[in-house]
Amino acid sequence: MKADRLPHRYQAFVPMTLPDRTWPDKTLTAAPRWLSTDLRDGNQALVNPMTPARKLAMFDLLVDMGYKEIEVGFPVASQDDHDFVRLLIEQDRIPEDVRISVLVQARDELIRRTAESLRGARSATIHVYNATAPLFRDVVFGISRQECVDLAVRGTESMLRHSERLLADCDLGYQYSPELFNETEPEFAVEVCEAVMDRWEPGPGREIVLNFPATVERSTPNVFADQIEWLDRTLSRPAWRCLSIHPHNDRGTGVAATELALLAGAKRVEGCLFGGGERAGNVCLVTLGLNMLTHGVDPGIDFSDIDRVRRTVEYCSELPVSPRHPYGGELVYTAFSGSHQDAIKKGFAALEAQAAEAGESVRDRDWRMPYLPIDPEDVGRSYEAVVRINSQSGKGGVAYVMSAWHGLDLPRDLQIEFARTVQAVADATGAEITPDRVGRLFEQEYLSTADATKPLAVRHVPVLTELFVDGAGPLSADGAVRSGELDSLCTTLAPWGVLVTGLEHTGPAGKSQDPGREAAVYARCTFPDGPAWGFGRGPDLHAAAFSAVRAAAARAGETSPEPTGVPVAGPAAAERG
Ligand SMILES: CC(=O)SCCNC(=O)CCNC(=O)[C@H](O)C(C)(C)COP(=O)(O)OP(=O)(O)OC[C@H]1O[C@@H](n2cnc3c(N)ncnc32)[C@H](O)[C@@H]1OP(=O)(O)O
Ligand SMILES: CC(C)C(=O)C(=O)O
Repeated sequence: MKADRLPHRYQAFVPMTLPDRTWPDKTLTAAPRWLSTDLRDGNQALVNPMTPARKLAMFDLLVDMGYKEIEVGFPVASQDDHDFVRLLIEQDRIPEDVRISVLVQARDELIRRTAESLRGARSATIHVYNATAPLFRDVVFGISRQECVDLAVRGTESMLRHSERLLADCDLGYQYSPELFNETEPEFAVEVCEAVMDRWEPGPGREIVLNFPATVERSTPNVFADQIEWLDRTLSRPAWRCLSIHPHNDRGTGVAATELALLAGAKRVEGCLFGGGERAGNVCLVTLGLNMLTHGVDPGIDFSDIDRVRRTVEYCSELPVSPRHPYGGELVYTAFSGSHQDAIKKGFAALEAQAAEAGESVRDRDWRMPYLPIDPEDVGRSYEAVVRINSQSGKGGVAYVMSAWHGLDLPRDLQIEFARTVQAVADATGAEITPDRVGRLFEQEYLSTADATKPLAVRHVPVLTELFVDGAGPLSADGAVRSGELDSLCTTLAPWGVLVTGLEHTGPAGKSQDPGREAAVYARCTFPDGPAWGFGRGPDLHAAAFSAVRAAAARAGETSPEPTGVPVAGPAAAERG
């Protein structure tokens, strides 16, 4: 097909006119009523409809998350759907504060069997639908407008008749959906709904849920919002009808359409976790709920273990959730690119500093974090995978991994240098460099493998110009505590052939070193051919510093078989001796 011919096959959606719309000036301040239709719209769209075990796993998840309205199936569609409804009722698996609902077409015999399937339920909603859009009236049903109204009214009458006989003890709710509402002439949708309400007679203690589906999403979200605002203004009995929406995602704007429709007056939303459902799915309840949370609005749903939600949805639907899915995808809290990593690392540092200053925990502080709209820990994800390393990464990311995974806070110059090594490996392999590998690369590059008890054998005397103690920052000559440490270090290192000179305050004054911890030291030494960094560990500062100097010398190609300096052994050996 030639691209220039394609537009002629499609017509622009003709929106309704609502020049005095008010929804654009509103904000969302409270969560709507939620209904999960994972077990109905979600299930009916699967290659393999859920087995009873999978349905139960989904039902339990939805209950645990706090959904209070759950559409559990289309009981007359299949024996499995019917049996599942019976199982929930007979095994008393429905918590008292949860209302199940079941869908059925506006067909008398099917409604009778649906009512039967609910026998013994404490509370339940029967949801009747028929398509109202012109295309469906003309092509699918071959009926006039009046016949379409009559179909909806007859469905409502069937529902009344059968439920009075079969479900006298049930706290029974009624929901009606003009299927394809968004493609229906608005005045006609209202005409059908008014006729249904006339028959159901909503009033105190007798609500009707009028559910308006964007069965196939056809327009931009603002058009749907206009439709909903107009409906809300026009439909009678506002106190006794709940204006519900059931958006699909055919244009990929289901979430936006829902949010605007909520501004426009919708009070209830039907959708599926991670956007399951027919075609491109129903609107995603996870995205909607967490969008609210990140604006400070309590969604009333527990998303604190998002991985359980994702795993259960994947198990039940046998479909993968995209790694990029908002809030729940495997990669959505992960930055690979250098500038993002740098900003996140600084963001965490700032948050920790603010928390320390206020004497609070980080989790008590407002979340203000570059590139991360939500704290991963709020949905049960850890910080470890926030930064991952590949060829797009930079020093900030490498430093983050060294700190988060290996507990090493590299000095800035060393971060820059080491990031080049990591970058070279990433370029050569074209693949991700795992945190383990980053750690091994660091040790291979900067840690001395020489026996710490052996003498430092170098061609030229190393001049130690920078020394950072891990966890304590730069060792400087300008602080009272530091100068004592420095003097003692000079005293120790000088006889071992290390010239300590010009050690300056090169960064913010560090904390005191954790006394119980093995010392880890970064040393920068100057040799005739240039400077080199080394890293050393040891039982104390002196041993670690000596080891770091040794590593720097090795990296500078300064090691020689014969020692030219005075020393014959390092501090570690001296201590033992
Ligand atoms: C947008 C949605 O998601 S709606 C939910 C869709 N879900 C499903 O369809 C799954 C459950 N449905 C089914 O399994 C089947 O349709 C059954 C078992 C309920 C009924 O099966 P059957 O009667 O054998 O077949 P079928 O679905 O083809 O029936 C279509 C008939 O119902 C009519 N019909 C379709 N929808 C409705 C409706 N909402 N109200 C009244 N009649 C309807 C059609 O016009 C058609 O009538 P015709 O046979 O006179 O042309
Ligand atoms: C039956 C209705 C609510 C539906 O699923 C739809 O129109 O998408």
